[in-house]
Amino acid sequence: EEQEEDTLRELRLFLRSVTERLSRDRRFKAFTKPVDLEEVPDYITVIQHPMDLSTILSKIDLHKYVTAREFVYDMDLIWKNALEYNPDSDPADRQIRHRACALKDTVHAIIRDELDEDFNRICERIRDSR
Ligand SMILES: COC(=O)[C@H](Cc1ccco1)c1ccncc1
Repeated sequence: EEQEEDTLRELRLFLRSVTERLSRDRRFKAFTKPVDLEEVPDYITVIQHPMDLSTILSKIDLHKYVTAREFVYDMDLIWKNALEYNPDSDPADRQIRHRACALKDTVHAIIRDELDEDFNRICERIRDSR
């Protein structure tokens, strides 16, 4: 009903604010757009589920997320993919892995600090009812 749509509208506002904050952070530049599959042709053979911040922003606007948990699942894809595709000891791999770990810690800290537990429980009940 209308109250549910009000709740989901507030969730989208929160998720957009988190995503836009991360997109402005210079450490996360490599995570802002999809990895270019023409520049990196083996990427899609290694990583089955690519994800990036611009795709998450599009999914928010397509009403794909009904809970923060679904949003965090996609955020976790971003940094897990980076750790998996860039495992080597060379400086470029180490740098993107450090940034992937920073993205993981930043996302989880923002959710812990800024997502109200009761609001989250209302979103999870809406998801369960659908
Ligand atoms: C999330 O971004 C990545 O996983 C690419 C993979 C990549 C390899 C070659 C071109 O792009 C990346 C970008 C910047 N620095 C390291 C790796």
